[in-house]
Amino acid sequence: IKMRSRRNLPPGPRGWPIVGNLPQVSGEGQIWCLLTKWKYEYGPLTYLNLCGQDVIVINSRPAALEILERRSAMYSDRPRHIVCEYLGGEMAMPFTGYTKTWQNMRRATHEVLHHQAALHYHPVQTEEAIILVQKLLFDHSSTLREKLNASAATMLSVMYGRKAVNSSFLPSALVGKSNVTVSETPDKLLITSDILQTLANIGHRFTSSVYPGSYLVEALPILEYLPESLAKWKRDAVSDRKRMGKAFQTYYEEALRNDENRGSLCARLTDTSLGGGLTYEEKWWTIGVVSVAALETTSTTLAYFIFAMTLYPRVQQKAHEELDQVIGRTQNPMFSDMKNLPYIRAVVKEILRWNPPLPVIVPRIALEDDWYENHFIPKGAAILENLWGMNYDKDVYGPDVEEFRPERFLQESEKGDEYELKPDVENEDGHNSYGFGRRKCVGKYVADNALFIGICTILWAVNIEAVEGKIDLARHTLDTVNPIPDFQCKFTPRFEGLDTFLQQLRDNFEYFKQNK
Ligand code: HEM
Repeated sequence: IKMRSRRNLPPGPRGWPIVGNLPQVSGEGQIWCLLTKWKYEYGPLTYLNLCGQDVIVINSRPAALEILERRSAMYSDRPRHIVCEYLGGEMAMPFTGYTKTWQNMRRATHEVLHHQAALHYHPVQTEEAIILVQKLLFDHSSTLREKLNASAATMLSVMYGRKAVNSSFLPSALVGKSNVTVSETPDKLLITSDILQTLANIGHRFTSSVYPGSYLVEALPILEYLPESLAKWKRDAVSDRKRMGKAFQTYYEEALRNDENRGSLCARLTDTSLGGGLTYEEKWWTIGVVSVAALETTSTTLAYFIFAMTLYPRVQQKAHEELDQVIGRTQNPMFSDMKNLPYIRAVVKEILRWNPPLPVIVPRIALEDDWYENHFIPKGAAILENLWGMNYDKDVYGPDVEEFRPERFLQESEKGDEYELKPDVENEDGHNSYGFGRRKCVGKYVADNALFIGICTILWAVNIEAVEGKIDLARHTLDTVNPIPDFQCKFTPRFEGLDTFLQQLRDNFEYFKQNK
């Protein structure tokens, strides 16, 4: 029966004997572009064979909803990635199997990140947005990427506590001179005294380890049994795991020492039943890895936003008009303004659609034989979510998917105001960039809020212009994250007296006062 069913595997590109489609995907820097090209040839599901491993790529939102959400019990586990496992994958929440440990980690992090919990971070996110604008305008000592990274580090104050974030243990989060450079050779993990740089490097170490075709041992699992002395990948992974664990443990213990009012996630995992079921080691890994997951996704998205503004002055101008009308110049944007800013909200949705920071994500595994429409999904198949392909679906978004066009989420308002969000995206993302099902991004509310207030405050305060020269988007690493290289652009204040106004706001911040 199995053989007969296999005749109904989804269509896909022809592969080679034994290695299958591996030569086509390995070494491909932007695998999502290739997968999206295939989507137009083969439809909602594409079948690939990577050295005997069945891979089903999901290319359409309806298929993702049916398979990953409606049948989520069968599709929430991860396939085994050998190198990732040696690195500590079973302790690193986005990579763990569908285990009791994952459940405990998910419960604990959900508790501090869900929709209502996310409201608590509005004040700190608003303050951080002002600090970011000040840096964009007046700090010439760090690069754009460093400033955005420092801003995205707001989440670290939730994880590790505000005082810890500003103590010597996290100096870069405070002063923004983080010198974040992602190590070019991701199999050599660089751990420095700078937490932002270290977390970014750890993130890349993990995501590049699961990139299809990155390690021979994944295709030839027999190599796993080589001793460490003969297998460099194993030696490096075992040593990196220890070093990551040590770094996470240091951050955790340092945070506990500093967090007097016990509000951080570290303190809550230690003091309350929230940490129930998690071992001491799992607690510091959870917090470390969630910080990794929060940091680069958010700062990459902000970087793409700034890049988009240099390319689309028309969009910037429309956003400025909306902000001038709704906010004016005597106050800064607040979360309470959100409902009156449909254009800005559409910009946030469009940036996540146009350049998702994770265009393809860590695969799931099919726990049973299954069928989708007339296609067979064999037990054990790796399920790859092609989020990029879903966001670039011409049937959903129109023929101009390559364009950055927030208007695709808007319609003319009945009340005669210019715009409102289309009803189907009022309470929905409108894009697919947070994934699907039980393992959908747990930080999505916090991320949406950080992006809204960050984008809103930047647009309210400054004009963004490209400087001479084209921004080179070429990628040099094989990775499932889609980073943007550091680039330069020009920021100018949009009104007189902005510098004094920003400083006044800042002097009144709780955050700032606490650190004096
Ligand atoms: C623009 C920002 C972000 C984007 C686009 C994003 C996207 C994603 C995606 C696509 C996944 C995988 C979902 C899947 O497997 O189907 C994920 C997982 C995850 N994200 Fe995010 N994320 C963002 C920000 C954040 C933030 C701010 C946090 C934490 C505060 C966070 C924490 C996590 C964690 C812990 C997971 C693993 C979930 C699990 O396996 O259960 N993310 N994210």
